[in-house]
Amino acid sequence: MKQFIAALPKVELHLHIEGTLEPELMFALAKRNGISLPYADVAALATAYDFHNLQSFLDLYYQGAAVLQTEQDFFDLTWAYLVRCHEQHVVHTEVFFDPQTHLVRGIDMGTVVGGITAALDKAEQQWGISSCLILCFLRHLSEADALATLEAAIPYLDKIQGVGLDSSEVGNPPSKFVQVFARARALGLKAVAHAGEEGPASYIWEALDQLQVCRVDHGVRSTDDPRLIARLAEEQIPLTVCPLSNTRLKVFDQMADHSILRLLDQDVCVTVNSDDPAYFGGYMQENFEALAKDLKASKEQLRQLALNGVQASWMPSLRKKRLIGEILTLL
Ligand SMILES: Nc1ncnc2[nH]cnc12
Ligand SMILES: [Zn+2]
Repeated sequence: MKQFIAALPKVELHLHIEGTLEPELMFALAKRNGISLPYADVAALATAYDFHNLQSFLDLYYQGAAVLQTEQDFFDLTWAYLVRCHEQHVVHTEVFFDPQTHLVRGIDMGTVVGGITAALDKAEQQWGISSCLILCFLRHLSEADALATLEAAIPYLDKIQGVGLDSSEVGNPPSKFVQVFARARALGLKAVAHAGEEGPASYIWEALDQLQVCRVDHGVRSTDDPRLIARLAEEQIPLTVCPLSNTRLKVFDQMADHSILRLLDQDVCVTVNSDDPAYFGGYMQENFEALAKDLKASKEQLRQLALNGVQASWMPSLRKKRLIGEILTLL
């Protein structure tokens, strides 16, 4: 099964680049930038990765991101992730970044976007890994802050394909960001949003109807609402599901309880993604392997999840068609 998963061409649609910061790189960048971390060493940091919900993770994630200062830091971070993509046969990735985390520390948009996209471009040239970049708004901050962030990104819109919405979900519904998403769409950007990770199914309806997203990130709480499931299936609105993230953040107590295969059975276009792999114990390969091991997913089901990833992506349709053909030959 491991070999079958390794051979599957995989597409990643839900990946926070700041969430790929491995402990070793965090320490190396802290040293390079003269920053002291509140942990003695890599082992001490790793023991702190014991989360009980989304917020307990986010507190550490924002603290870790503070070691990222220069364009070279953003390049090194992104490159390390792309090496993993190459090793795991991830052929296309749509990468989130959280500019507000960096702007507030006095780092400018050009430094962040420049470093990330230099690495994305190099991976495309060197290995043919294609990519998109998605600017996420932090939902615990105001809509005015999100609007200012979008304005700061305007000089870089040739490098950014979409906007997203992340951070602390409960109490920060999609409806809080209607204006900034309307502005982003008017600028020609695609829209996605985290909804129904910890928040209720009603947030998924809001993301669809008020933000007009073309995909929902997580969306696993959709199972609370049969009408919503029917709509997701009918309109083939993709959910970017993150199995290891959901168990690490206690959205599900254990992988055996995860709803991804039930959603697949109901014809929802569910996809597999790693979210914040440095914090949650695995990249794409490990997420697929967890479904095989703990949910007893069959090769046919894993192949369908990989096909859904291609279908749900923003890659050009000719590339989609070729990849779908390639995946269909595997079985
Ligand atoms: N899983 C997640 N949910 C919300 N915001 C995030 N930011 C990084 N990872 C996230
Ligand atoms: Zn996420």
